[in-house]
Amino acid sequence: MNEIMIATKNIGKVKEFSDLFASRGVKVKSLVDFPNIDDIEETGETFVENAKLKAEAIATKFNIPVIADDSGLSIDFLDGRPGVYSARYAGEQKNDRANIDKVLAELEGVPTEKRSARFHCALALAIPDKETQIVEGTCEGRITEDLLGENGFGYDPIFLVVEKGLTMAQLSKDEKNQISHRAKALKKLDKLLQEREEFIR
Ligand SMILES: O=P(O)(O)OP(=O)(O)OP(=O)(O)OC[C@H]1O[C@@H](n2cnc3c(O)ncnc32)[C@H](O)[C@@H]1O
Ligand SMILES: [Mg+2]
Repeated sequence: MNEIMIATKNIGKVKEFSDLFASRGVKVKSLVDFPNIDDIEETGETFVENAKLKAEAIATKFNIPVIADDSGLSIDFLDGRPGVYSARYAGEQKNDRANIDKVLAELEGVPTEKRSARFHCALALAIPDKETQIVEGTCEGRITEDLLGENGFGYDPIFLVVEKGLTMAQLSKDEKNQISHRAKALKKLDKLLQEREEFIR
């Protein structure tokens, strides 16, 4: 594989995948270059289901291998919300800042020890005429009371990586790419691809 299509229009994800795949010598393409393709409806109840349906829809459309990422934030105090609704938590317009404000409002007054949360990432690799492969990664943390940091995207400014004492948005991209849910899932995909040489072209 020297080029892979990521079935997303999320620029934050595209940047991370470009960096993660650069070290593997693989060039990343994405749906950012195909603005006319409508968003695939995320009708699944899990990250895995949504990753699978996004990857398979785009692999079929382009007839090439495709990776899709379905990811999000699960907060224990909110019974796992926003979960699969992370992108649209504060409404259909997918506004990161509005999503963060909603989470912070829901956690107002909740003490530190009850603010535990984790990022999830499900990756699906769909190759035309082959069985779709799925891997997952998680990253544990805690929701802060205020936004901190400018890097990353989405909920990164309110996600404290406890062992570093910094939010995900205060980490450099290389630091995030060593510990993130996405990086962990991609490492598992690497392993799976090595075990199944048939997938490597
Ligand atoms: O479906 P695609 O087109 O890939 O793009 P999307 O933005 O809609 O992506 P998801 O449906 O997977 O929703 C994931 C949301 O979870 C959040 N998220 C995922 N990974 C994250 C990360 O590494 N850091 C911060 N927030 C993240 C972010 O708000 C995303 O919009
Ligand atoms: Mg989405």
